[in-house]
Amino acid sequence: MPNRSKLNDIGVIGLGVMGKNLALNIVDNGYRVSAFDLDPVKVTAAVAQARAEVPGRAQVLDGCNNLTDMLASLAKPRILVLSVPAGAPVDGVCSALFAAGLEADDIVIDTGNSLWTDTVEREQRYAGKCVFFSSAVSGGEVGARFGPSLMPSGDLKAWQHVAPIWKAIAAKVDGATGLPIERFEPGNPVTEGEPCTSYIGPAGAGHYVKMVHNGIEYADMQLICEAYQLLHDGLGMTPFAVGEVFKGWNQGSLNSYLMGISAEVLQQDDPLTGKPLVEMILDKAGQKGTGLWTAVSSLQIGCPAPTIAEAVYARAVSTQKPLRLALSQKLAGPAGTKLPEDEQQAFIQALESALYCAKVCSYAQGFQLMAMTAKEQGWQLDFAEIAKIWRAGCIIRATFLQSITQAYRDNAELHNLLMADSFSQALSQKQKEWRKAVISAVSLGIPVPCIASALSYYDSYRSETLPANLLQGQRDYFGAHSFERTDTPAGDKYHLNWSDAKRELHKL
Ligand SMILES: NC(=O)C1=CN([C@@H]2O[C@H](COP(=O)(O)OP(=O)(O)OC[C@H]3O[C@@H](n4cnc5c(N)ncnc54)[C@H](OP(=O)(O)O)[C@@H]3O)[C@@H](O)[C@H]2O)C=CC1
Ligand SMILES: O=C(CO)[C@H](O)[C@H](O)COP(=O)(O)O
Repeated sequence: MPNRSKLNDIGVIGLGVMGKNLALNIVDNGYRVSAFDLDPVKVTAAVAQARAEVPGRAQVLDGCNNLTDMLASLAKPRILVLSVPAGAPVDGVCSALFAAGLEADDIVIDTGNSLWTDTVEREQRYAGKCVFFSSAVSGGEVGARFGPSLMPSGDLKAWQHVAPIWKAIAAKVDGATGLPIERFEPGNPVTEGEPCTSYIGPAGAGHYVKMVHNGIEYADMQLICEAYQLLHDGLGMTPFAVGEVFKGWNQGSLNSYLMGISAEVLQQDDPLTGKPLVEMILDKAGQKGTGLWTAVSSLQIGCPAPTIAEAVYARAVSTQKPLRLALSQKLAGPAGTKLPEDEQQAFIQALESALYCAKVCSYAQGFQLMAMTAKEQGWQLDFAEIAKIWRAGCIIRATFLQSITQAYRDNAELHNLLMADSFSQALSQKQKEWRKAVISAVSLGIPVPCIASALSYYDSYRSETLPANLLQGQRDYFGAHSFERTDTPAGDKYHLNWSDAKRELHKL
């Protein structure tokens, strides 16, 4: 309910890429916003932008000189949005807020990409000093400005205060089609449709879900990059031509925001040289940590997520440019480096299938990881709802998320997305082409860590028997670690006395 008093409705602290745009989005939706940044120039710029974007609008973005002024400008309980880098800056701002007079029932919302365990710990540590709430955000600059996907979690009473604002500023989808409703117009926010925000669960749950979103994002991006390298190096296509292929794929089951922007990046010329910009961008990938955290979490809890982990490794390999340059001169590869012309069209088709299948596997890994962690933490995550709020606003938005929403609506207890008929049938039907694409990549000597690891994931899960029987034998041989038998009840342990000539079997 906007304009509940002369005091402002909400304060935003940190006016960087995300904070400034969230503040402008909140203003667009009729709320009165106070804004603060350590850098006064950013405060002035945000206020000026709010004025310039919608001339004649009553000024409702108030710049604050310090946190004391900000607290004085807000209605109680105060709602304060933090948009600062994860880690120490979050605690630094909280300490500054306490010193400035923050009260116990004031709500502090951390919207950064914080480590979920830090959020759990902060909620406890700050209890009695403020209500520490969190809401992970996805959507980048444009999402923050015109409608992000928001993943709030923590105190339920705090959520009741925050929910109207969050539902107003979130991205919207058409409930019937599941497609985003987009209007990138300052002062004219999308008010119709289903908002891409939903209460996720207790403290930490929202940041965990966003972390897995980013892990999937890493895999999605790397998969597209592998397809680019295959088409560019394996078929000799120009970046522009690969962009055309991606545009075509973006009309089908591979439709996604990331596919769309990849086509645009590939078709952009370098303003300095006129060459394709992508060829002028150094091939060293950065990362801020969320993909790595996802991979670590999967290893810790024992949830296979090889495609996500490979995407993190791929970024790591990319940064080792000097070693790659040295080894490119030392290590042999296959003789033929291009696919014959008459095989190229079929290959492009096979690659589309491969990409789709690998993408399904990476989402299956992410959702299973969330399910296992939710069980461990006692969170009741609603996976249909999570897929639903990722349909628009966020970086991994894709039409395909509508099918995931449906799969979890049909069966909320789904162990793995590969168990859903819609996906098991699609992958069974496309797996032949997936294999063809991987075989070609291997023959050409082009690395496809995500496409190939996803295929191994698929093959592992469809294997009734894996060679872990031999592995258990090895463990028992060198360390007397024991094994279970196939013909006795689960849990019964055996050890063979390997070092003894008689090799007697003992039931433990
Ligand atoms: N960019 C993106 O696409 C997304 C980012 N995020 C997350 O949102 C958060 C903000 O990201 P983004 O806007 O991109 O980052 P920016 O670097 O653009 O902005 C960060 C802001 O935080 C302020 N800041 C930094 N350190 C401190 C500190 N110790 N105390 C107070 N303020 C501080 C900066 O102030 P100043 O520099 O003026 O001193 C700046 O205004 C991060 O956690 C990020 O991971 C989440 C989703 C998407
Ligand atoms: O959270 C995000 C989008 O969802 C951010 O863009 C994130 O910072 C991207 O991660 P990285 O810098 O590690 O690629």
